[in-house]
Amino acid sequence: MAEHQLLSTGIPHRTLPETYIRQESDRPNFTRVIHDHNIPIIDLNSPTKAQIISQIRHACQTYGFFQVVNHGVGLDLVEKMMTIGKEFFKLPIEEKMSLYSDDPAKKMRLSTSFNVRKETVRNWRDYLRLHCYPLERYTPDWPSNPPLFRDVVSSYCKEIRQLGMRLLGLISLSLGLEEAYIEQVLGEQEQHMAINYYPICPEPDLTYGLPAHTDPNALTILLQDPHVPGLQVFKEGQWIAVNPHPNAFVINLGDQLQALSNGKYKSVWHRAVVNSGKERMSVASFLCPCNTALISPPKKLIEDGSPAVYRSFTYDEYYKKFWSRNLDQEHCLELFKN
Ligand SMILES: O=C(O)CCC(=O)C(=O)O
Ligand SMILES: [Fe+2]
Repeated sequence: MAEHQLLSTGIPHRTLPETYIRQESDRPNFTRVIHDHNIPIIDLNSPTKAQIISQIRHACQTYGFFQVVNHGVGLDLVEKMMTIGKEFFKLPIEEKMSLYSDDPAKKMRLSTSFNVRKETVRNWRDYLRLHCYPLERYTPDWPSNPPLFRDVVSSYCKEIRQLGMRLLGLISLSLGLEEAYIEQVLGEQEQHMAINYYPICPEPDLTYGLPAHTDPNALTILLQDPHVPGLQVFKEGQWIAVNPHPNAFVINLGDQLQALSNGKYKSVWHRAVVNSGKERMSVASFLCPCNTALISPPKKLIEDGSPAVYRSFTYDEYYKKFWSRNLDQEHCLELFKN
């Protein structure tokens, strides 16, 4: 029954239910995680654009992840977004259940784990997933509680979109392409949001909030809980904790930018772990190509004789393939290799 599926019932969990327990070979292994290595922090107010572009190029080539500060999104708005998200998950369970669905095709839904229709082991996460562009089409279906939810989240989405477009321009330039190139190829981009809520977990070493995955979209702008770490990225065989940095967003390239850069930039594996002391929230904003966008490498990136690494595909084809699988399988892009 669906009401037993959400974790954010308001009642603390004293034991980890069996359906969440991972096999021993597939656990977070906290002692092996690197904590004192920080992924790049890029100041978008740096004096020269050339400096920003070169930092982005370096971060995309070596990490696939970076953080941005002085990003132009209002800091008070960011705080309001966090607060309203937390308030949402504190609503009574009956009210939340009216929004519950495990159908990935829905454009607004509250769900749990990742894809309960496909997976055998659950993840310690509830999430509210919203389509956010164009806003007027979707906001009428968004939660009407907390009362300011639609206002705050709409304003947040608008500012995030501006930041996203700016970053896509900088990423284009960093690949030696025209500033508008990526935006033009991706067409009228969709924007989705996942407000991820990870309750206190009784046995965090046995499970994940989200297991290792790559994001299927183009670019992800993640707002981490400022006080509770949980995001980790995979680099050279090791998991690195991305400790929350004040007033920063975490940016990661999704599978579409890996394909569009002909594999020069990577859509990197990442995961969210949970803990037994504090609940955690994150807000992921996903920029997604329009469904009909044709993803194939720019001429400029293959004219030096580099072969096209992936066959051309539409985003619609890719996205369907991604959701037809479980999260922690092989990189979905592998299925599109030439
Ligand atoms: O909660 C996090 O830090 C990561 C979230 C994430 O990777 C996602 O929503 O795709
Ligand atoms: Fe992700």
